[in-house]
Amino acid sequence: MGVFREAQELDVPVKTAVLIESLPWLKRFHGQIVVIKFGGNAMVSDELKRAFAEDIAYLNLVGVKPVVVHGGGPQISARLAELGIESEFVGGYRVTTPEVMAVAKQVLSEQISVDLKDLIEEHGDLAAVLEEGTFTGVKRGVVVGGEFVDIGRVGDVVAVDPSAILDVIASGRTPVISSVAHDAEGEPLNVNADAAASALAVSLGAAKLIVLTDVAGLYRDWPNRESLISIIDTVELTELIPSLESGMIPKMTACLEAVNGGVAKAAIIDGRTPHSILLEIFTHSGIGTEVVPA
Ligand SMILES: Nc1ncnc2c1ncn2[C@@H]1O[C@H](COP(=O)(O)OP(=O)(O)O)[C@@H](O)[C@H]1O
Ligand SMILES: CC(=O)N[C@@H](CCC(=O)OP(=O)(O)O)C(=O)O
Repeated sequence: MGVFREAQELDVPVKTAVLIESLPWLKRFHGQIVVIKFGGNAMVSDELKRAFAEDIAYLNLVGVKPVVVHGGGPQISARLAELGIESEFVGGYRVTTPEVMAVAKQVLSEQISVDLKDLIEEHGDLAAVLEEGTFTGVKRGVVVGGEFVDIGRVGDVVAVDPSAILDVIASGRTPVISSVAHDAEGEPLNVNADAAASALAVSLGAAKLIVLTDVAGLYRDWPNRESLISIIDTVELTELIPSLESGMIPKMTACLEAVNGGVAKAAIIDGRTPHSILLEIFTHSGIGTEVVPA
C-alpha cells in the first residue's frame, strides 16, 4: 500500500506537466473546427478504433469541434475479394466499375460510418452519421506514361455543401462522413478520402486537418524510413510530390490543397499509436509530419 502511494506521488509532477501542457492548445482550438481523416489502414484493431473514438469524444467534450471523414480502402478490398470481384489501383486511385462503386458505397457509408458513430456514442449522444450529399464530384481520369486512362467512377470533389455538417456541429455532436460523392446526375462517385477531407476542411474554414494513416509520417527517403519529415512547407512539398509513391500522392496532395486553401496546418500522423490525435493536438511537439504555409 505504502509503495503504491509513493509511486503515485512520484507521478504527480509528470501528470501535472502533461495536463498543463495542453492549456495553450485548448485555448488555440476551443470552438474551432478540426477535420480528422481516419484512414482504413489505421483502423487495424478494435482497440485502436476505440482509442480513436475516445479521442473524438474528448475533443468534443472540451469544446473543440471535430469532424470525422473516413476512408476504408482495405475494408473495400476485403469485401470485393469476398465477392470475387477484382479491383486494382492506378496512380493511387481504385479503378471503380459500377459494381465496385456499389460495394464501396455500402462498406463506407453503411458499415464504417455507422461503426465509428456507435463507438463515439459509447461516450454519450455525441455523433451523427451524415447522409451522402455533402460532396459534389466530377469524374476524373489519370495519365499514366503520357496516356489518359479511364478509371471508372472515380471522382474529384468540385463543390461542398457544408450545411448539414454545420447543423450537426451546432447540435453539439460530431459529424461522421464518408468520402462518397455524387455527380450532377446524382450518380455516386468514389472519391479518395484524403481528398474529400481536404475539400471539407477548406469549405468549413477548419483550423487544422489531421490525417491518420499507418506510417509515422512522410519519409524523405522512402522506403528506407530513416528520414522522417517533421515539418514541411507548401513550396517544398509541391516539389516533393512528383517523387512520391502510391497512396502518399493523394495524401500529400490533399494536405497541400488544404493549406493552400487557407487551413493553417495539415498533419499526417500514425493512427497505429493509440490516442495519436490527443498527442498531436495537445502536446508542444506533436507527432508525425506537419504541412505549413510557405
Ligand atoms: N514517402 C513516403 N512516406 C511514408 N509512406 C509512404 C511514402 N511513400 C509511400 N508510402 C506508403 O503510403 C502508405 C499510406 O497511404 P495509404 O495506403 O493510401 O494509406 P491510408 O489508407 O491511410 O489512406 C504508407 O503505408 C506507405 O506504405
Ligand atoms: C478512388 C479511391 O481510391 N477511393 C478509395 C476510397 C476509400 C479511401 O480513400 O480509403 P483510405 O483512406 O482507407 O485509403 C478506395 O476505393 O479505396
